Amino acid sequence: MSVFPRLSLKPEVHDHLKNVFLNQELLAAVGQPEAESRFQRLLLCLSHPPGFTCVRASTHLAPRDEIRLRLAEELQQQQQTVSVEILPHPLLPDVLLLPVSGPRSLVPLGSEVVVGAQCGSAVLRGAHVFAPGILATPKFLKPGDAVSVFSDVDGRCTRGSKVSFQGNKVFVGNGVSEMHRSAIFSQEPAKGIGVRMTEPLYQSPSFDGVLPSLVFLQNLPSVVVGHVVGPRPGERVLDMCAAPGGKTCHLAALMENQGEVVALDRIRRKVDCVLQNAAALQLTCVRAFCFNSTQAVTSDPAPPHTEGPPFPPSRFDRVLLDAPCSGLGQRPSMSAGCSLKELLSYPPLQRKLFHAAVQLLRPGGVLVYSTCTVTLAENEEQVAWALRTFPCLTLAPQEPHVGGPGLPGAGLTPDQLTLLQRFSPELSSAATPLSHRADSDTIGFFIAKFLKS
Ligand SMILES: C[S@@+](CC[C@H](N)C(=O)[O-])C[C@H]1O[C@@H](n2cnc3c(N)ncnc32)[C@H](O)[C@@H]1O
Repeated sequence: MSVFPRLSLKPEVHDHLKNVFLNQELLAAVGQPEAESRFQRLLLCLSHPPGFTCVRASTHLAPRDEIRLRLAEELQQQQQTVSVEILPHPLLPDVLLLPVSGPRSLVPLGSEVVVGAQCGSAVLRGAHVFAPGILATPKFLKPGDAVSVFSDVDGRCTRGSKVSFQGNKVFVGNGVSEMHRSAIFSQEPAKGIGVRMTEPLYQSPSFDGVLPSLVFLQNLPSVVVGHVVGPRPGERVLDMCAAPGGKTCHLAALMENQGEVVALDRIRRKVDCVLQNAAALQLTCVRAFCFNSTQAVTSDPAPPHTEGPPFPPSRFDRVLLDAPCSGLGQRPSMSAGCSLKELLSYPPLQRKLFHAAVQLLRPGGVLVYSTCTVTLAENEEQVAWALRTFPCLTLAPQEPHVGGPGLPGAGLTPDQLTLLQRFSPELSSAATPLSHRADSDTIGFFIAKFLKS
């Protein structure tokens, strides 16, 4: 699978991460050679896409089998492929999996379009190239031209370039232009598909406009989170860091759209995105507010009579803290530009959010903490801190538990590590049985579930 180099990190971040993955507790458990090899495997698989595309079926609107059939028909019609393999997940009742094939051996066509790294990652997961993601094209690009698409790994390509880009770039496939160069770089930001991918390096269907109310593209561990929160119809649930709303909508669907899911995010345009997603999925029990969740608890004994934040303590039956994090588990990612300072800025913010989460949860309620990163400081160390800081919290078993245990290194006991769920793609291999590979060849992710007494 090593068509791309390992994920490139700033040297100080690389060393920091290496210390995490070669910590004393882990070395004692698995030995130095195995720990070293896991770390190298991690950097390698992070630069490659996961082995499956995961979609969540809107089972509040139709049975999964019906959605599966309609999806197969739709993909065949839209993409004119002969057949698309769509597998129901054996344990997650609303998940459909599409195996990703690749990397294929392809020859670049010569005429080059360069896209931003985020766009390049989306292409590796099945997307076409949308015009805003394009950075450079040939001088006379026009609709119908065959092009090779390259991803600008280090973010060095200037938008609007005409000349061939000589920086660090990787080939992600061939396609056909749908626009003139002038339209792509016009003053009004261009919208729509700029290059339709005809030979992507990794083959996975594009979901653009496919059954928008019935399927939602979501990484498998993110779907697991919704089930672990386990909301019931009629409950009051808080999603503290909600945008773009994938988990919010899942929680509302699991509640059969009965009760209340309050979604907060500190960025206005992202809150609009949560509302758009909820509307597309016909989930009317979602209320979204632009708010800083660290301030979401009011000490006022008689808070103003509004339905929005801040809220009085113990207001919610369940709270999800899907925390802002360093995102180092995201795949594929060929270069993570964050500095050590930035990396170290997340744990204090996560703790502030955690304080608010514990106060807003009613006694007997459930708190789920999750991140899409791989560091100890944002995951197991936060759990150890939370258990020390809030005597009212205990770790609870997770259902379903399809990931691995927590990573040793934060002083948690083996029993506590077993209650955590860490998705570690470096532990997946070709030898992993196909039935389990979709649960391990995922993005890097972490989930902890707490009960409040
Ligand atoms: C990991 S993303 C959430 C993804 C989301 N839960 C989903 O599944 O679609 C973290 C989000 O936290 C938001 N955020 C960061 N700091 C916040 C704060 N203090 N209060 C509320 N939201 C915050 C960010 O804007 C970002 O959208």
